[in-house]
Amino acid sequence: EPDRYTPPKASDASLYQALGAKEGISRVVEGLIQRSTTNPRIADKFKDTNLKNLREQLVDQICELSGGPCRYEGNPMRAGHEDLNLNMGHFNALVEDLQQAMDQEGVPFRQQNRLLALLAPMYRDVVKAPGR
Ligand code: HEM
Repeated sequence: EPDRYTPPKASDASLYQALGAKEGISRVVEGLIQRSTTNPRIADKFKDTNLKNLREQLVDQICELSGGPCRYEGNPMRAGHEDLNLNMGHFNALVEDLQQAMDQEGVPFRQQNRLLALLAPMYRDVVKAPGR
């Protein structure tokens, strides 16, 4: 059996429902992309990005992580971010953009934190450790 990238998963669909299912997640991702691509701390990282693809991949990933009926089939996190040279400041900026996007959609604070807890372990794949 070959290795397959397996992110930590929500144990039920309650987070998926709290995010507003596929529709709500699509709106959160739209807000995240709008904010990130205009946020002076990170906007330049997205200048060569196919935003339509990014939107689709992020919706699938968040849908799957939150316990919804989707499967993420994009690149593994490390390969997808390696060339971007991301540091902790970039990561924090994106998380703040995500929090604002969830605020705007009325996602309750506790549910926001559940999603952030599922994303946090990806830090080590996304941010470039010195010397790696
Ligand atoms: C937990 C944190 C993060 C998650 C879950 C995440 C998720 C993703 C996903 C699912 C993709 C699509 C991969 C594909 O196309 O196959 C992607 C690509 C991308 N991400 Fe992230 N990301 C994170 C952090 C960041 C940060 C901090 C930045 C920059 C500030 C960033 C910038 C980008 C860019 C520019 C792309 C497109 C790369 C390309 O066009 O090849 N990401 N990310």
